[in-house]
Amino acid sequence: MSETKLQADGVTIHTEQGMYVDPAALTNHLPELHYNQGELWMEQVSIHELAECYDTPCYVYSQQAILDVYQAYSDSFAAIDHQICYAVKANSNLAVLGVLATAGAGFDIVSRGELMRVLAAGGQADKVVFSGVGKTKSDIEYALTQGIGCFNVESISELTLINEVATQLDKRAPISLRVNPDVDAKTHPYISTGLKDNKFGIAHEEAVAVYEKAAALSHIDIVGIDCHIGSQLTEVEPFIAALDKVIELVHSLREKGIELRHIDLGGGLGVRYIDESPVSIHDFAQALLPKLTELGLPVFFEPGRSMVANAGILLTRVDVLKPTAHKNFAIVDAAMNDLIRPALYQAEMAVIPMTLPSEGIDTDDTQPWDIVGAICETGDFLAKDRLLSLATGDVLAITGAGAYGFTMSSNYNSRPRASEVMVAGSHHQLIRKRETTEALYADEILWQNAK
Ligand SMILES: Cc1ncc(COP(=O)(O)O)c(C=O)c1O
Ligand SMILES: N[C@@H](CCCC[NH3+])C(=O)O
Repeated sequence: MSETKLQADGVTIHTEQGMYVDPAALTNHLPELHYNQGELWMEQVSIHELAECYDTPCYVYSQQAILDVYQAYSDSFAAIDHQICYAVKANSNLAVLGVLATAGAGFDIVSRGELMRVLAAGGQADKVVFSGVGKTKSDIEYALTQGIGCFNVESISELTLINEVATQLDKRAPISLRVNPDVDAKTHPYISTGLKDNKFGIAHEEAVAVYEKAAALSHIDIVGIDCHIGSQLTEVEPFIAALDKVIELVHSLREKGIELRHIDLGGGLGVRYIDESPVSIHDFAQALLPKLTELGLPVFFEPGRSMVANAGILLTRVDVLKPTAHKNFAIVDAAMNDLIRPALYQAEMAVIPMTLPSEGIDTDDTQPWDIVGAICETGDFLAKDRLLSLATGDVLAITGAGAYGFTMSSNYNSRPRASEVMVAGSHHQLIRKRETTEALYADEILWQNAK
């Protein structure tokens, strides 16, 4: 073992050269991903076989891993009336939505497009909550026409617009107010949503007055209260602080004669990407249940990341190895357009090989590599300073890629988006074809006036 070893926590070894992520130790924490005689498998399918069959870059998801998390939420909150509304933005592939719809999930959406996906996948509109700060007239019309379960309203102007559209359609609009409780979620500033500096929700101190306004509107039905304070929360305390503020409002509203039918605590539960230790779903529930039981109202949750992140991997192939005097670059066929989380949030995601070294871990056999894409941006990296033993043509798996992976991908540098595959037991199936390059410009129109 290298003398430069600084510390080890079971999954990672930090050295002066970089970080070694022990693939076998990491996969012990990942559902449905494991090494079988040194080869990486998901459920009962060899990842090597998938890379051969579908090529790279390719997202692969385990159906069982998704269902297990859904079941963990259901079991953990079984003592109370609850509804899991999966946050579609985390992974909106129709196959993923279909698996969750069949399991009984509701959905949290932020656009007309997400609602169309939910309905196309067999979800029920009345189990859908509609979040988002900028709902348009057309979003609202479509949602009301489809029989949406609840609008999570984020401003007075949105409330007024929903009432106007409902009046025109001669319908009543079910609404909650999304309250901004001004609670620090202790997460990356770009994904914190419950502070008063953030654009989201209606300030806690203004909420009762806005509810009174809503109660006076002709075509609004007040059904609940909502808050969502941020994403990738690893501790339970911010959730409790937000819940306390929501409960306080429920009581204030009761005193004003406004009775709610549910509370919605949003999503935000974090996951382990490498060595984080987020509170488990079970412990999260145990911490909230006493207060929720006492309150006695049905509770909605909007988990996104915790439902799908660790059900997915991104497979990518090493195209070019470029060692330099200062740094080693491994240029792979996935890039920031496929997975933007490292570039956008400096997120650290694990990169593991298809095959374990037969001699076991020895960081002396490895080199520090920056795993980068071929895009013309210095910020185009997937991981930095990772101790790996690499050869051109190797396939690597980036774990934790099931959430905010494909859904945040783009065509930057005219790169077609990756394919997506679902695994269930020994079965695997393409659930989204790799985009063709022609499709990228098929809707563009040549300028006729060009001289
Ligand atoms: C309103 C709302 N609900 C739910 C979620 C899902 O959050 P997460 O993926 O962290 O569970 C988000 C995203 O942060 C959101 O903005
Ligand atoms: N896109 C973010 C999460 C944003 C949550 C959306 N409200 C991520 O990849 O971590």
